[in-house]
Amino acid sequence: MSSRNEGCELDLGWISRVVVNQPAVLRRAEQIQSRRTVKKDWQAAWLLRAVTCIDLTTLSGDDTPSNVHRLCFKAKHPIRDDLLRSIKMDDSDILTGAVCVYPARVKDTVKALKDAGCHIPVASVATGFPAGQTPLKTRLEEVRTAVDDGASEIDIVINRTLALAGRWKELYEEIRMFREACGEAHMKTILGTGELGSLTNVYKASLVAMMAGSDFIKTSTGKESVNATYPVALVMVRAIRDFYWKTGIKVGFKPAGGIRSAKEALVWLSLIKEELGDDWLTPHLFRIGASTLLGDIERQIYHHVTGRYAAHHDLPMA
Ligand SMILES: O=C[C@H](O)COP(=O)(O)O
Repeated sequence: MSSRNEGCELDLGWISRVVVNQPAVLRRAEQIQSRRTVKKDWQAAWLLRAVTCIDLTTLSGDDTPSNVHRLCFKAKHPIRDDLLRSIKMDDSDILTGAVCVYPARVKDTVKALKDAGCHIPVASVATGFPAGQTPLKTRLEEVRTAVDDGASEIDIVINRTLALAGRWKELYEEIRMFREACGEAHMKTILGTGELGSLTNVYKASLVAMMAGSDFIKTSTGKESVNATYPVALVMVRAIRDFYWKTGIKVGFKPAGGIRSAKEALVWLSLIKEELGDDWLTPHLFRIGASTLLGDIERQIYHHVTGRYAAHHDLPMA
């Protein structure tokens, strides 16, 4: 991860001046999706880059130590060794960006990765994920517990009630408290954009989260009915760009929720490249939160290497 965002004073004047040109954002989102994608070796290289940016996630009620263990194995071996050998990438130490779990599974995840001799960061969701509707004291305690248990990245979720009511100062103060509770752990702030009502609110919430010291801003929990969309992403990455121009601080971006195909991963990478530039195309500043995307990427790499699509038994861990 890049150096921490210490945050800055809340600038309510900047927030009140925000206006988003929705038709222009929708047009640009359409254009990005309809681009011809990269092909052949370039595609394989981009897909491997996408793998290194995945926060490999399990956030289910039936998560157990054994499925977390399996996920950690996959994070350490995201693509079959022989496939990597075929494209001469077996020495490249391809790992996922992080493993992301509920707070109750952090200890299992830390242990599984440690036993595997692997330094992939453990990310924990917190603050009453996904709704963020538990008392502030409980939400803060949850952050501290996840950090004590070994999480080095905390995905906090904002209080949408404050954002919808335009109570930006209270939102800023809450996020600052979460930032403090994170200690040395990096903080990703989930906006729950599908529940923010407008693109203008998405931009404003992005600014507040960055001013309050978020190291990343993240679109969604994956549990809202609308999760990571390209128009929302454009608004968020432009807020990141404007914040960087004004403060010199680079904040990362994490789309999450419903990103399942290798093709979508390529669109996300090109959106970042075009809007923020190559500096952001690393796991330090870009992550994709996804539970099933890796399987499709591995299938595409298999197809690239062998010329045919994999049967289920070819990639049983996908
Ligand atoms: O933060 C990550 C998301 O919860 C993953 O969502 P997904 O299961 O739709 O990939």
